[in-house]
Amino acid sequence: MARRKPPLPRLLLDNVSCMRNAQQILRNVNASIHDGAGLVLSGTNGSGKSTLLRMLAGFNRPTAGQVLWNGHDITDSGVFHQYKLQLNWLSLKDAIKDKFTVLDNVLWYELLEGKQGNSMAAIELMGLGKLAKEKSRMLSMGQRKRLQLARLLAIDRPIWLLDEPSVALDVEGTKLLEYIIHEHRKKGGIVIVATHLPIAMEDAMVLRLPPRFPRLMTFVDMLDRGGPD
Ligand SMILES: Nc1ncnc2c1ncn2[C@@H]1O[C@H](COP(=O)(O)OP(=O)(O)OP(=O)(O)O)[C@@H](O)[C@H]1O
Repeated sequence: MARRKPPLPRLLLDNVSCMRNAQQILRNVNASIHDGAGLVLSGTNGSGKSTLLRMLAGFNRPTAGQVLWNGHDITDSGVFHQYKLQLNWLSLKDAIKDKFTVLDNVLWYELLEGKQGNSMAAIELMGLGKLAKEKSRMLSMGQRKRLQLARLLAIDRPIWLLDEPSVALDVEGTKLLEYIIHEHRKKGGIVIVATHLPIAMEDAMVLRLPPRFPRLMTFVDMLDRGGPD
């Protein structure tokens, strides 16, 4: 009897490396990510978590290796055109318009997405219901983060790429973040998080990036090794 092939991972990091200014930031990173999976990128400052996340978003190209979506290289322009519609990106830059109300800041994104009817429910779920009609400049840091998360929910795309999503959130906000991640994965969504802070994600893979590779041997290295090679 013919054996059934295992399903392709939705996303595959295939020996991904990255150089910046002649420095090796990432080296031979591999990961298979299936629907419903969670992946936590951890590592010290400067280890390349955001770089990898940006690569997954298609903002940076790998220097070597490839990121495959459904088996296709995301840097191919035809593929990227489709792939980018799958992504929800959240970073420390919140892209919130201060002069818009909280509701409009979510509604605007939802309308651009060609959707409707999700914004208010998302704002309420994130605990901002009473602030919906307020100008966004009134918001605290944690409330701004909640607004960003409300956008994720309203837009509702399958692949979430989250850079430090719990920064500025209080305990309840972090619990809400964990809840929406859990619910999204339950529906088959993928969540990839770069974080220093603990975020509870059941059965998530953890990719711990090593500290950055030194570019040149330092004077101290040379002394330790008894001189240059
Ligand atoms: N555009 C760029 N040009 C040159 N170097 C860059 C660029 N972007 C990032 N780097 C370098 O790449 C390294 C990895 O940066 P990155 O932001 O990915 O790290 P990180 O793990 O997210 O760090 P942190 O925990 O501090 O957020 C850093 O040393 C940074 O200086």
